[in-house]
Amino acid sequence: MSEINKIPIFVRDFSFNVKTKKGYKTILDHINLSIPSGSLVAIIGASGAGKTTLLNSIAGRVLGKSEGSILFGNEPHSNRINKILSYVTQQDTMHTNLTPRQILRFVSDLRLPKTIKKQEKNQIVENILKSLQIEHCADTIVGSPESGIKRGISGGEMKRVNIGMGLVTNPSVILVDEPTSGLDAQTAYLCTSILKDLTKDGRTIISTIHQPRQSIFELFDYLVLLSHGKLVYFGPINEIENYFAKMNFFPPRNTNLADWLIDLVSLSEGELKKEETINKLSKELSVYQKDEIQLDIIHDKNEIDLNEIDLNEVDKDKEDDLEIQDIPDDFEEIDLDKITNPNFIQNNSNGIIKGEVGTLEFIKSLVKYYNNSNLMKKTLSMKIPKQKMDLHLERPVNLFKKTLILTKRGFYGLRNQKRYIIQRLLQPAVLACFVGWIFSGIPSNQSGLMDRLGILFFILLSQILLSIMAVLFVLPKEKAVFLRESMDSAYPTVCFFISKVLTDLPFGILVPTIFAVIITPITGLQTNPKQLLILILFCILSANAGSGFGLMISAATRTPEIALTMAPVMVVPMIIFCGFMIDLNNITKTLSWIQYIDPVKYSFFVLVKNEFTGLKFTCTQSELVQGVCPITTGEQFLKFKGFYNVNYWENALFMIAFILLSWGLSVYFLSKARKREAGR
Ligand SMILES: Nc1ncnc2c1ncn2[C@@H]1O[C@H](COP(=O)(O)OP(=O)(O)OP(=O)(O)O)[C@@H](O)[C@H]1O
Repeated sequence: MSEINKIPIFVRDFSFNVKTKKGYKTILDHINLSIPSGSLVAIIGASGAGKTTLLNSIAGRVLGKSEGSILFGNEPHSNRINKILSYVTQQDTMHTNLTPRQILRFVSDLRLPKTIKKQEKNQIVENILKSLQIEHCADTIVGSPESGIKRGISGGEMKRVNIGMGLVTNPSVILVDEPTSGLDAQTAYLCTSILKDLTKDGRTIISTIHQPRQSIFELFDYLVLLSHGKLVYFGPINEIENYFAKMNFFPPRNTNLADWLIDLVSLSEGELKKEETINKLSKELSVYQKDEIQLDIIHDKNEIDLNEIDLNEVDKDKEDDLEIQDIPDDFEEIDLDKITNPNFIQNNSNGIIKGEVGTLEFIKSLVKYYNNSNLMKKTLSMKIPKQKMDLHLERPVNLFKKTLILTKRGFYGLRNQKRYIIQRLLQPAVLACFVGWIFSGIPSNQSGLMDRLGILFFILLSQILLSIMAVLFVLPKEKAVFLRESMDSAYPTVCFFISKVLTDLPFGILVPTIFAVIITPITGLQTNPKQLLILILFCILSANAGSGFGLMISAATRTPEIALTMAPVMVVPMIIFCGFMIDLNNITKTLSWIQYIDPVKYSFFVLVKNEFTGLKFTCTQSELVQGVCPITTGEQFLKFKGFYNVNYWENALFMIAFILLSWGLSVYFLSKARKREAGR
């Protein structure tokens, strides 16, 4: 098992801007942090303060205009760093049709080095289950009522599985987005204390956190307090009260410190309503910071022991360079116990900080004060190691093995969903019986000609629609897990996609086969083995063309709702241009090219030729034309309708090309989604 690398994190003069319609918007503004290895850091601030953006920036998961640097030891984010870093998302994104033990085992198979034996990997998983206290539900299917899988484990247990997924690789740096959201107080405390325990062997953990209870807040070592993208405080948790006391701000007795701090640095509603307030704040502070702060990245000339890095380690030379302004000497002496006014922060008249709480001026003043504080000096004085870290990295399993593991995971998920399997296999059987019943006993007279054509068209339509619908609803859930795992560099897009296709293949073969085998005898279609086999084969190709098409739409769209809206717009032309509803010779020239790329047409033509070849037709009295029966053989009908010269092999090849193209485009769109995700 890889060792923990003790990695301090340095954020230096980091700003992040995103492009909006009105130009660039500053989301993070000149942030400076020095986080020693082995610490648990909380990022707090009001909604929209920039907490997630800061966490994502550290994780290297933002796309936008950034300035400054974020260093792990002395290295910026890279693939190398990504291997020792783990990001635990706020959403508990996982395969809800697996059990926690299965989920963690598959993550361990995918992400741990190939040198680790299966038994050892399983032991790692068992240790995680134990340390996260989820052994009791390790074999219960996670569940997801909205996906039709019965709720299995609780929200708190799910959150711990989510954290566990990030622990399998024994990461040296863990970034956690809101680990306590949606949890009751007890479970939230448990989750945070688990994170605290994980820092004991040198891991660095940074977490955004929303309204933590006092007991939870106290588990953290350092606090990053943000207000509208600005750093208002970065320092030890146990120095917060003293720091704010110097500005004459005291939390009321028995108050939750985190809530109090967030209230203190939030803009009032009135200020927020002023549309340009935040942009103005950005511009003014940027100018101020450029003029008044000298931000240096200090490189230690010698190799230093990363374990010894401590925020209290101040470079004395730098200390002299920075001047603390406007802080009366006697503030150190304030006795916190004497302060009893609970509304103290409402009345700010100490003269150090300008403006009333909730105003722009007040926040500007707080930021200015922090920029001149000893804490800022300490941050900037912490030495960045000169030498590249010697990371303990091992090679993961190869891509072929990864694809096999992902496929196996897909089949495990299916095995856990027996009802889903039964439903998918019953669906074609029931539909075939019902439709077969409607079309049963097709006569062999002239009216039977069109009925026969109708049933063939319906067979194709049902295969395409059944397979598209199955994919449109299933892929989005798997896509979420794929995006999460690919952000962790667990596997490339193509591995995921091949495994997805392989997992769906049994349905892609069984569903059309069941449908064709049942409907053929009921309706009286030709049942000799050769013709039945061709019917089944083209049903299979059509079903896979349908699922390929569905995968492509799902991969290209962001939500199942959009995919569902897009699907009919694209499927309807395919149906119209297949040659059943309209004679293809009568289609206007500007649109007639569509028939050449329509897979339904290629399948339909084969099915018609296959069915009509060798058939004999009769006429009722009323169908005779001048005493003659117009169509007496299938071949006659095929010639009349333009189906006679169809080449089975050519059409099969076209279908295969269509399927391959839709798969290729799906991989392309998934890769694009992955890049988009990286920039969220
Ligand atoms: N890509 C983007 N384009 C435009 N604005 C963005 C973008 N990303 C973030 N923002 C804005 O930046 C601000 C900070 O967003 P962020 O999600 O980091 O805040 P947060 O503190 O995590 O908020 P919350 O607690 O509500 O999740 C918000 O006002 C948000 O609307």
